[in-house]
Parts: sequence; structure tokens; C-alpha cells
Amino acid sequence: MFQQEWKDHGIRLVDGGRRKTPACADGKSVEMKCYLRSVDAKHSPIALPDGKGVTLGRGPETLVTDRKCSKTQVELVANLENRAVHVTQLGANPCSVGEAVLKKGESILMKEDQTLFLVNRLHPYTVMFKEDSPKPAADTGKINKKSPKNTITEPPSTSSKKTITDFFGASTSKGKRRIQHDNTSTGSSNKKPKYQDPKAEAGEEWDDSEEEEIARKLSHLQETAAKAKPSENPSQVSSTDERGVACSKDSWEEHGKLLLFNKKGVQASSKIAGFDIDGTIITTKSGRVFPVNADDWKILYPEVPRKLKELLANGYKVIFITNQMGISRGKLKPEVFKAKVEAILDHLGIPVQVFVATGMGIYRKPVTGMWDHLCNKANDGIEVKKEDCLYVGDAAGRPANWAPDRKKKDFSCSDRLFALNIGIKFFTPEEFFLGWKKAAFNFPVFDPRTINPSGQLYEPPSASLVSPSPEVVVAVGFPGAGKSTFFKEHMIPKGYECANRDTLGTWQKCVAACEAALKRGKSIVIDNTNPDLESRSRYIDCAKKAGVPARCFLFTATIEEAKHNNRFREMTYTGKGHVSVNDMVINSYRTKFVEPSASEGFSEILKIHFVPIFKDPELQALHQQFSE
Ligand SMILES: Nc1ncnc2c1ncn2[C@@H]1O[C@H](COP(=O)(O)OP(=O)(O)OP(=O)(O)O)[C@@H](O)[C@H]1O
Repeated sequence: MFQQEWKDHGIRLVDGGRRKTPACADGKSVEMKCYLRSVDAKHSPIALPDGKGVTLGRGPETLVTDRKCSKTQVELVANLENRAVHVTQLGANPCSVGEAVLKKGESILMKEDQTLFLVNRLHPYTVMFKEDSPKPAADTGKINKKSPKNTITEPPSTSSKKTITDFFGASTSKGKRRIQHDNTSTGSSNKKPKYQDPKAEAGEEWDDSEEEEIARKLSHLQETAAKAKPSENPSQVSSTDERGVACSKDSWEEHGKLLLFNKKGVQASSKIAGFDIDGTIITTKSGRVFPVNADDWKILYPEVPRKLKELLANGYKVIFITNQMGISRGKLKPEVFKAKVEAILDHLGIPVQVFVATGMGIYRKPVTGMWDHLCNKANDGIEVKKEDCLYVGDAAGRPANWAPDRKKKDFSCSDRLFALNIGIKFFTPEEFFLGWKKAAFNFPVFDPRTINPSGQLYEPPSASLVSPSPEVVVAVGFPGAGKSTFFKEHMIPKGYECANRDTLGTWQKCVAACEAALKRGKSIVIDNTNPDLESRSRYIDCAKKAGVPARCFLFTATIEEAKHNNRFREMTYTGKGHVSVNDMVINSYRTKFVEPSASEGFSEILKIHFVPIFKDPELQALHQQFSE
């Protein structure tokens, strides 16, 4: 019957081996070969030997994971002499060649100018006949041993054969996938983590049905992505469902200190799985803390690709969220980092949206600017449901020796605090990818959520903030302690003048302003940090000379609160007033600080506590976020 079919098409059957074409001018015969080529370039061409049946379908050879496609979907037999391929449908769902749609058991001849769709007009292939070998990376077609015409004389090459493990990031062992705990998949010589729970130590196993479920869902996503129409605006809204339309092309966007990458195929979702990049998705190949060059990276754990694919298959949008301050500091070129991001995503082979904070400000984790941008502007209008979201990062505040072979403490807690600021679940990479138990961690000393808006403003409460007669009020407090805000709120409206080095420039000018105010019979506040006796005595002397009292207002905000306020000031800076000061200036205040005392010449010392006064609820919410 097989031979008859060929004859029906006027084709002479040629058994086995490669077809030798007539000799060339140099007398050597040229070998003709036939290849099946994926139109989407999903994999290397598959060799179709002359006259031998090759079955193909869902599986590692084609990378097709579509469950509608049988594992033995079609049988292909090449005829080199006639430059045609005989296609027989073996699977239940229709394959097609050109316009012809086949049924199970039906055959058709396919020519070079035609397209074979493996199933349901998806997964397109063409055939090519070449006289010189294109040196395919994979010669992966399965020779059909059952084919009546096949006498196999040479086994298919498996040298660079793609296995299912390449697709799912786990190694194969007779239908079970055993996760490897060394980094062989990334070419690393890293030791396997010693501290694991028994399940992880034994190697997590997952069976074919689990894998097939992920594959099925992923395939659906890929098909949706493939169908996405190119659009000018990749984040266009087009669905009322909890998933948006897949992004049709790769694109980078810049929003001030935020870089945003939309990988082709990214789909909006109400469920977000966020990941830090360095120390979470990747680590350095060199073993150094910071990468030595743009290529100095490898996937942190072999489990990473599979877990990410699992999330995608389960309807999550996967996003990467990274702080890259080096960019605004000029130490890292944006193009270099962009290329690195793209290389990581190409390696992972999945659609991910990437947020990069290039400097200080609202986009820098732990502040939620990047997340807010995602929710408000980069999720196709689909509402993000916090209860369905998670975030994974290695900056988790774990102390030194947090696990037997983990000596170093975490460099920060910013990832954990980022998740806390948003209000979503948090995991470390070891908890999420390896299933390790929760590690202990240290919480920051200062928690901005605990500031009491109705706390006591000053002590002693019996004191009066303002005086009916002229006086000098000398402030003492960290930069960022809230001195200017306090004076603007409580003293200046009551007629007090204000001398401030930020506006006047030097302490001499502040002294002059103080003397002038007193001469005019006015009270004045000295709104400087005034940490030591020397700085304070200048104004006490002024008061003495004018015969008025000098009081001290000691602002009690701690160094952590002051740094927090200072970061808040930077985030909300509108171009007017005070620019933020760096941490060195704040630390220097602490070094110089001498507790003020009445013996310096003060008639009274008031302690001023930080009591928030926010007219704008958004600013209040921002101030309540952990900022470092
Ligand atoms: N009571 C408050 N309520 C809300 N925000 C405040 C309050 N006090 C200060 N802030 C905010 O904290 C930041 C620092 O405050 P402020 O400039 O008043 O500090 P400062 O002690 O005067 O600093 P510096 O000594 O550097 O001038 C500002 O962004 C300010 O808006």
C-alpha cells in the first residue's frame, strides 16, 4: 500500500540511504539531503532520510508541547529524487499541508513551497532539499521502526539532541524528572547547597502528568503570544479577563529613573510573581559579589527555569525587579545592563517584564514605585490582586551564618521590606526555589509604620511652645529630624523669624540675622543642626546681649528616623527648598553631638518629638513605607 501510494503520485520509491545526485564537474558525487525546517525557528532542521519513515509530534524534537498534538502526530517520508515528502497523519487532530486538511490515516505529498502545520494550523514547517549539508545542530527525527519501508541502517544522531530537560530545566530519568542540585545546567562548578530539607536533599521529583500540565498551559500561552497582533503600544488594553493580550514585540521604555523591558509574549495578569535578579535569578560565574563584566552571570539554581515556567503556566505574570544604582552613578552603562537582561531572558526562554530602578527615589526598592508603575501603567489595565502575588529576593535581612554553609549576612533587607511595603507574600530564593525552611532575619530598628500621628509633640507638656516676649530658640537635631517643618507649622505663623544656614549660607549671616531680629523686637528660631556647644553659644550670646532668654528645642528623631525623612525628602523633592543630605553629613552630626544643658545658658530645654503632619494621604502612605 505504501509503495502504491507513491506510485499513485507518480513517484518512484527509493529505499534507504542518501540519494547521490549525478557527479559534479570535479567528478565527486554530491549528496542530496532533505530537512524539515521549523518556520518559527524553534529548533534546528530535522533530517529526513531518503525513503525512511520519520514520526514527529509533541516532544523534545519539535519542542511542541501542545496537547492537541499527538506524540506521533505525523509520519514523514522523504523522496529525494522527486524533491517531495510523503506526509501521513497518525494523530487524532488534523494536520494540514497547504490548504489540504488531513484526517487520521490520510496522506499527502508535500513540496518545498508548501507548509505543513502539525496540528490545527499551528506549528508550521517547510521542507528543504539541499545538496550541501546545512550542518544541523540536531538530527532529531525519530526513525519510525514500524514503518513498512524502513530498514534502519544508521541510528539518528543524538549528539546535540534537545531533550525535554532543556525545555523544562530538569533532568530526565525514565518519565520522572529529578531536579539536580549542582549547577551543571549552567556550566558552574558551584557546590551543591548543603543545607536543605530532606525533600530537597533527596531531589524533588515530579512526574510526567505534572510536566505535561505545565507544558500544556505554556503551549497555550505561546500560541496566544504568537497570535498577538503587532501593535504600536505593546501594553494596550484589550481584555476584560484576568490576563491581558500577549505583548507582540520586545521593547524598552524609560520613565525617569525607571527602565522597563517588555519581552515579547509577556501577558498581563492579576497574579504577579516578582523576582529580584542578582542573587535570586542569577549569581556571578566568577564567584565575586559584583560581576566582573556583563557576561559574569549564571542561573543561580537549576530549579529556577522550571519554577518560573510553572508560574507562567499557572497564570502568573513573571516580573523581575532590580535596583541598579550603578547606572545613575555612571558605573554601569544602561546599554550594557539592557543587553544582560535580554541575554538572561533569552537563556530562560520565557516572557518576563523587567523593571530596573537606575537611581535613588521612589523606584528604588524597598519603596514601591516600580510596583506602582506595574499596577497603574504596565499591566494592560488588569487589576493586580495582592493576595495572589508573591515576591522573591535575597536581600532578606538574614544574619551571618543563617544556614550552615551560609556565613555572610544579607547585604540588606530591601527585598523583604519591598514585599512588606506592598503587602504581598515574600520568599527568599532558597525558600522558593529549593524549599528550604524559613530563615531567621533581623528587622530594621526603625519602623515607619509605628509613628504615632497623635503622639505627644513636645516635653514637658506644661511648657509653652511660643513666648509672648522676644526670645531666641536654638534648634538641635539631626539633618532631616523635622526642624524646618516644625518651625513652619508651629512657630513662624506665630510671628517668629527664622535664620537658616541653608538659605543664608554661613553661620555668621545667621548670627547677623539673629541680632537684627532681636533689635526689631522680634523672636527668632535658629533652624540649624547646632550639635555642639560652640555652634549653640553664638546664639546664646546674641540673646544675652539683647537681654532676652534663649531656649533650646531638642529634636528627638533618631538617626534612623532622620535618614528615613531624608530619603523621603529626596523622593518628594519638587525643586524648591531643601535638597537631601547624604548619610555622611548625618553621621557627622552624631559624632559631634553634645547633649544640650541648661548650664550652656538656656532658660529652658524642650524635647520635640516627630509627630507626622500630612495633608496629602499619598505622601503619608509614602512616608509609612520602609525606605531602606
Ligand atoms: N512632622 C512631619 N510630618 C511629615 N513630614 C515631615 C515632618 N517633619 C519632617 N517631615 C518631612 O521630613 C523631611 C525632612 O524634614 P525637614 O526638612 O523639616 O528636616 P530638617 O530637620 O529641617 O532637616 P535639615 O536639618 O536637613 O534642614 C521633609 O521631607 C519633611 O517633609
